[in-house]
Amino acid sequence: MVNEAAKPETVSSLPVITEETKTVIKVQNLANRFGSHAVHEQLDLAVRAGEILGVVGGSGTGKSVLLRSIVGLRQPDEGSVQVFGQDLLALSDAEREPLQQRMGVLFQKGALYSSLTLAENVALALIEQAGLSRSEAKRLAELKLALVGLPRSAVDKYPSELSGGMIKRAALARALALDPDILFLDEPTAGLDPISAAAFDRLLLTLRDALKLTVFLVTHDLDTLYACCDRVAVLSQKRVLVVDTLAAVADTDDAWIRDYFHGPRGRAAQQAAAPAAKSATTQATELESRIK
Ligand SMILES: Nc1ncnc2c1ncn2[C@@H]1O[C@H](COP(=O)(O)OP(=O)(O)OP(=O)(O)O)[C@@H](O)[C@H]1O
Repeated sequence: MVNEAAKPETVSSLPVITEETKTVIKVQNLANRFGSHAVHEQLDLAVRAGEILGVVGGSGTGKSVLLRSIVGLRQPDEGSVQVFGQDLLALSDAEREPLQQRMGVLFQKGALYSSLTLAENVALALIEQAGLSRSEAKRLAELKLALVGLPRSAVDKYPSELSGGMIKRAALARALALDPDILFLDEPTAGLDPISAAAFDRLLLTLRDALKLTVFLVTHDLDTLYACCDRVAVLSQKRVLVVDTLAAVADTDDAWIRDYFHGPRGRAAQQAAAPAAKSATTQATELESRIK
């Protein structure tokens, strides 16, 4: 008879590396309805650790509603949302809180408080959610603002005194305040001039690599897709129509995808990205090596 107690403990306690552990967000069979208007039906999506996933689709296809469903700001009508293997919708508010702290969100319009300075905007999350003292929170907020490339002189300014690009960076600093593992960005480059948008794209890549983030990026910006995304998910017909590398998605036989990727703006973005473009295999290899 096998003596259970004599078995080497390490064997059973070693984490098993499977496809499942590489998936940090798993959405299954999701439905979101507003009255008789169904935005999502039977929507499935998996987000992999370490990737920047671009989420695109026509206006009103439900990109923001999907984001809000994943971060717990909206209760879907059906389906499940698993984050790090935990079923978000089955948890109580208290159980969900630590999980939500692992997710940082940059909302569509930056959504900074206009009556607070940049440092105060970032510090607020640290005081309210991490329980830091005012002075500790201010010090950490200044570090976060430096991390996103804002100069020391911007720290005590109000949002109205700053450019759109600086406001986006400050909103990013606030999304990163609690050291999240997953970063959600809702149209982060909307309204930015092309130079500021390209700088934001570079910052995002640097931060993803430095902080080992997984990024869920809702965007209409083709340049951002080509510059940043490992994979792209297309929302259409109430679900995720396709999720794959950019090259594979662009080749999908669908009217919206054709217009979007192969219209004049799509071609321009592709050409602009061409010198830096990597083969799908290289992208996949790099992604594998980043997976935690
Ligand atoms: N609180 C709400 N009440 C009623 N309808 C809503 C609500 N929130 C979203 N919707 C509807 O859900 C649909 C999807 O909205 P959502 O904002 O997710 O679209 P989107 O794909 O992000 O669009 P865009 O690209 O224009 O930002 C829209 O038709 C919108 O009007």
